[in-house]
Amino acid sequence: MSAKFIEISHAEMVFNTKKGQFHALADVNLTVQQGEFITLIGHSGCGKSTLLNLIAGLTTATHGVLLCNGREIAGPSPERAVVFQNHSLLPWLTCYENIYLAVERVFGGKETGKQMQERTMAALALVNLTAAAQKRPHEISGGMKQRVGIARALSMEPKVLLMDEPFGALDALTRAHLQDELLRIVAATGATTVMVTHDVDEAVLLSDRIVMMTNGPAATIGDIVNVRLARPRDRLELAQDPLYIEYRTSVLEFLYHRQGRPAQKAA
Ligand SMILES: Nc1ncnc2c1ncn2[C@@H]1O[C@H](COP(=O)(O)OP(=O)(O)OP(=O)(O)O)[C@@H](O)[C@H]1O
Repeated sequence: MSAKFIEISHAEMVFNTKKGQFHALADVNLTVQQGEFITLIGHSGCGKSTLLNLIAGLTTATHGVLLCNGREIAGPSPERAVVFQNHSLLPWLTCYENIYLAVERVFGGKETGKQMQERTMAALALVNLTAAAQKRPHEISGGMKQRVGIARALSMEPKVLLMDEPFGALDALTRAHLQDELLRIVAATGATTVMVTHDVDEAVLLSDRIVMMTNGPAATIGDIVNVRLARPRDRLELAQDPLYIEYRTSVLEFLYHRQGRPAQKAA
């Protein structure tokens, strides 16, 4: 974990709305190292998704520069795969076909059909869904759908995995299970990951660094917690670990004392 991989310098985002300009992000500076796991946390509406979308290249910063692997981020790219809270699978395709479509988009013309089939099956195996390959989204649970979404993102061999509250719509047990699975997958693939979350325990469990954002408008990075917990991490052991409790308290202290709760929506 050494090379700078994502470099965000003085990023600013101003939206044009019917009521005039809305200054969502101001002077965001962040460098993410290759293989690092970053979570973005902050109160609802502060600008986490806006920042993630800038890294994804889905929107362009009004000021500042964003680089990935030394090149300016000028639009979406398979090197930066995104997983949203809503799995966004195509309902008429099987799990296998949903992933194959992504594989074909990235590797079509460069690899044989057999190689692409193998990639698709490998991605399904990575999320333990080989048995569900021929099922359609309506035939599987919410957690399984989210795993297919993650498999689809990983199947493109992205350099960066971007996730916007990927487990937000799931029940607590499924969520815990998928967090453990994500820990395993990230360890296996070494993907650089940036994930938006509202969940303090999820942030501490998964992250190398927790990037805590101030409340908007003109939100920016308020502070960063370096999570120096050894990997692999075990949620049950960590629950008793004084360092884990310290990190958790730091994030809660930032969110509820230093930033307070915004009047309308809360994290
Ligand atoms: N396209 C847009 N046009 C105008 N305003 C926008 C647009 N997208 C986001 N905003 C505003 O920018 C601010 C940040 O929104 P964003 O969705 O990034 O917050 P968030 O921290 O991800 O919120 P949540 O945790 O609720 O998902 C909000 O006030 C939102 O209303």
